[in-house]
Amino acid sequence: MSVRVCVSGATGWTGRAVAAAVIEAPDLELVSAVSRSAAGSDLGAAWGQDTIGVPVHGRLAEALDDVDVVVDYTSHETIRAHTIQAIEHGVHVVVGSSGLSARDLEEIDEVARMARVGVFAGGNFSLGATVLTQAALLAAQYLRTWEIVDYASQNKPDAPSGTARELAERLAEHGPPTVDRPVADTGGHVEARGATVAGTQVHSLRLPSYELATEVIFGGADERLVIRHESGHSAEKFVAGTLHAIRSVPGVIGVVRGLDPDALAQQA
Ligand SMILES: NC(=O)C1=CN([C@@H]2O[C@H](COP(=O)(O)OP(=O)(O)OC[C@H]3O[C@@H](n4cnc5c(N)ncnc54)[C@H](O)[C@@H]3O)[C@@H](O)[C@H]2O)C=CC1
Ligand SMILES: O=C(O)C1=N[C@H](C(=O)O)C[C@H](O)C1
Repeated sequence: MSVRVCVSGATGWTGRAVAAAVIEAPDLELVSAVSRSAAGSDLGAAWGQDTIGVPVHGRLAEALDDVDVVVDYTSHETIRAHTIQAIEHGVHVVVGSSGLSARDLEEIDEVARMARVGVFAGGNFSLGATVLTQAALLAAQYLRTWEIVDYASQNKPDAPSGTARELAERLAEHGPPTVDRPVADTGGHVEARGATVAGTQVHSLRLPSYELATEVIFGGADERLVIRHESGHSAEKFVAGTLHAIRSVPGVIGVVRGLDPDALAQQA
């Protein structure tokens, strides 16, 4: 039996690519979509193409009937409320949108376990970013000092990126980085040292020409290790990881965070 999917944010940059891939996948069925600007129309028509029989709703709550999994690529402002709404409706959730903190995910985990629903949250569903996280987790076992630089376009509305936030929070699994001079003891403008996310300093740059790049720099004695992921301008790189999450999440109860690179490499 196919997994019945709703894509929220289906006329956006990432949601459109994901919805198109769901339509193509033989084991998945796109049963509804959410887009405020195209509410009331058919998704194919909303994309400027032939109709495809997928209704577009203006609000997620209207789109959840007969859905197994909702995939959300809307915004940091709505992701928390959308996730809770879906869980309360008994629908599994793939969280693509950035903006949820580790604390948010702990709270969501509690609600999801009560409802016996799965939530698959990925700060970045691309293969390269998944490998970045794995490489950084390995490095953190040996090099105990690190900071993160998060580069994105000047239009990205949130900071830090979901990619940088998840990386900082995953690195916290190895304990906080060692710090010689506490950030709070910095003279001058202490904000210049960035935001502290789960014990890691994160520096977010927002400049024209970037899509997204994430760099984690480990400092050792008289050496540095720099691990950097660079994103191009198409949303295709997020599709395989998102489809993997859609297929996995019905077998999950509570929150699962981040992709397994081996599972993703097999799918890519
Ligand atoms: N986890 C990952 O791998 C990735 C995460 N993202 C995240 O996904 C989110 C969306 O990113 P993009 O696709 O670049 O954005 P986008 O702006 O191109 O698309 C978002 C769409 O959602 C719609 N939307 C916003 N709020 C809504 C609401 N309350 N109800 C219904 N529709 C709503 C917007 O109108 C827009 O059509 C961002 O938070 C971004 O950081 C983006 C790419 C990859
Ligand atoms: O806002 C975006 O566009 C993106 N956001 C993601 C994030 O916050 O990490 C990932 C991405 O490459 C695009």
